[in-house]
Amino acid sequence: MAPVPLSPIKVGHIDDVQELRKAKPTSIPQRFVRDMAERPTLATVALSSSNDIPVIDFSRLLEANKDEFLVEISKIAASCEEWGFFQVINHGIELDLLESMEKVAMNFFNLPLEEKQKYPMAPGTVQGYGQAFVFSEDQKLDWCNMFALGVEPHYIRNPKLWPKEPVEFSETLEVYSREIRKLCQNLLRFIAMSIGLNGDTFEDMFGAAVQAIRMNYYPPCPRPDLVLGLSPHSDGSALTILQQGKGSSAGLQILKNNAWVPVQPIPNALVINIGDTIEVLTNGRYKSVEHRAVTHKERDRLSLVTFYAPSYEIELAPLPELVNENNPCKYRRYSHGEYSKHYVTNKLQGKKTLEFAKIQTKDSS
Ligand SMILES: O=C(O)CCC(=O)C(=O)O
Ligand SMILES: [Fe+2]
Repeated sequence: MAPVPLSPIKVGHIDDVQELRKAKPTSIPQRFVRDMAERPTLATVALSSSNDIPVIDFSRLLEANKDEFLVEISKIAASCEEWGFFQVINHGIELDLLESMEKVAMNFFNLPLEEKQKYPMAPGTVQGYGQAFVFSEDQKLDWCNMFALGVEPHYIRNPKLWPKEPVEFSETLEVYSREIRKLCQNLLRFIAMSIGLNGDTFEDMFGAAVQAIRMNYYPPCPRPDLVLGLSPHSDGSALTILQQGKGSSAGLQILKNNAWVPVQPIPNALVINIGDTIEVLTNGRYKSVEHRAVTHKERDRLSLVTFYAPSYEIELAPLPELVNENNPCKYRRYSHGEYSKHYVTNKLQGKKTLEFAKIQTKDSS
């Protein structure tokens, strides 16, 4: 996943958020307090069902009659164009498996700090336990503990970071990752079809696709109005699949028409979002939408996030089918490895990372 940067990075002291929480501070350490403009404000869209991200019934894509299939495919097209996000119900992954994965992840986060620190995320890298995307001593921190691992292909794994405890962790992650991978591949097929491409387009192109997982644990925060759980960003992946812990409060928010829209958790559903890679390949028709996480005063929250992306050597550029006179090419050619390196060596800052690939035109935004 993360190439180790050449120059040493000074990130200063990073408090472990669960330990902070245990100490019950009366005020939030300054490094977590966001500047005014970044604080979660009340300027989120009013909670009404018309503002909920679309819901796709996956079972209708697999076994439905043709009409149902086409309705669902057109819902995917509309979601990817207008939201960059959708939730999937009836996705076919055993609920027991989702629960087991949630349990082992939570058991990991509940281990004593010394145990978790046996798997440290080195500054400037993104695998292991700690805070990713911190590159300087004055950078604001997220109210979150992360544990991230490269999963596929095998050579991206760092076996020293796969925890011995909980004992079921590795086996559960293996089974979970296989099932999530199949779902990613199916979804990419339907996403390709929804934009008028051959269903195999992405799989044929991606080679031995890269798959990684990041588990984000957000303890309750005494001042959720001052901090962010996770800084605004778009994902560098092709597709992201996010599982929220059972009974999760709304924590994920997506930026739509300049307002933060909360994603209302649906029990047993998975949240899917388009990553930067699909935005580039579709020449911007399907968007990787900026999102962030906020915290809650009394409730904690867990998210299990799988990133699925092309093999590093794969060259990416807008597909010729999606470039024409009315839609001139908006992104340059680059390899996914170059983009991945760029992504993991920069702090999360909205959609800025994708500027790497943008061709600057007079009217590009
Ligand atoms: O926790 C969440 O809901 C957001 C996680 C996320 O966006 C990420 O890990 O990339
Ligand atoms: Fe994300």
